[in-house]
Amino acid sequence: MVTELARLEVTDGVGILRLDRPPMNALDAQLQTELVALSREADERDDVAAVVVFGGEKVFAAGADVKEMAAMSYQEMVRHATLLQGFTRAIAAIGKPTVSAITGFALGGGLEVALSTDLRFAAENAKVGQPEILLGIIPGAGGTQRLSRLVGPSRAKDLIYSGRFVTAAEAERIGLVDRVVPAEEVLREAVDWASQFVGGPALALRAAKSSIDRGLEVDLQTGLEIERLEFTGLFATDDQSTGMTSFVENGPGKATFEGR
Ligand SMILES: CCCCCCCCCCCCC[C@H](O)CC(=O)SCCNC(=O)CCNC(=O)[C@H](O)C(C)(C)COP(=O)(O)OP(=O)(O)OC[C@H]1O[C@@H](n2cnc3c(N)ncnc32)[C@H](O)[C@@H]1OP(=O)(O)O
Repeated sequence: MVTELARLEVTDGVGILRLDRPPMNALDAQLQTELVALSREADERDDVAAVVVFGGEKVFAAGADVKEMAAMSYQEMVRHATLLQGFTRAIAAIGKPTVSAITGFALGGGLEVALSTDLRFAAENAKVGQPEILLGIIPGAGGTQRLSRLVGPSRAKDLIYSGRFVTAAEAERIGLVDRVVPAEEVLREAVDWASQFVGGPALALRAAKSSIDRGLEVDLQTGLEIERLEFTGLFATDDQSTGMTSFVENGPGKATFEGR
């Protein structure tokens, strides 16, 4: 698929999923569709061990394209309901470590994109929020579900009810972002984090992500069963034999894996 508003840039095993729709990376239907395709590509490519989502030096994403949505009727939005959460579901479904590098603003659908990655690193001057309520709507790309699971229902309600923007410092304090660094360093920080997984046990990383994410959606006993199945399944992989043989023969931390 030829993409115009986003691209996947792969360097040394790290895929940067770059949003590029100036001036604010407003998420219109085309950009959402491109994010779905690029997320699937990142998931399928053997030369991508981990993914960084990045909107550029100035802004991560200011949300869904309000100008596009303003003209939509109830019937039209219902017809696009599959696309509604499609782009964040696709990002969340990448079976590899993912991190968002947030600059400027991550608002509405933009924060929902960042909530779909495993971690979030923010520039010191970044501001994030779910201001949909100010438009007479609510988050529609997973924000009510992922934000409340991440920071707790009370904090999620505060942010979604008020629509207020949160500074990077407060976001880190409440667990909405994982690291805060100078703006000029946020992409490098995210790429460095992602690079640690290059040459790692890709199937074990995929299994870890699946167990944690799916476990959050079920009761404890079912989650333990998911873990059991993922754990035992890894004993059918070359990575497991590589990793354990290396430990026995060379000691800890010396294994080099196929990485796919
Ligand atoms: C026909 C098929 C349609 C199919 C659709 C598919 C279904 C839709 C699925 C969507 C699901 C997502 C659901 C999501 O939860 C909903 C949202 O995200 S709603 C939007 C939430 N975001 C916001 O409310 C933020 C709005 N923006 C601002 O508050 C400010 O712009 C800012 C980000 C704080 C920056 O302020 P400033 O620095 O002052 O800059 P400007 O305001 O002047 O902005 C510059 C320029 O960008 C335009 N712009 C900014 N944000 C958006 C936006 N979200 N959508 C569209 N355009 C935006 C702004 O209008 C300016 O444009 P200009 O005036 O220069 O032309």
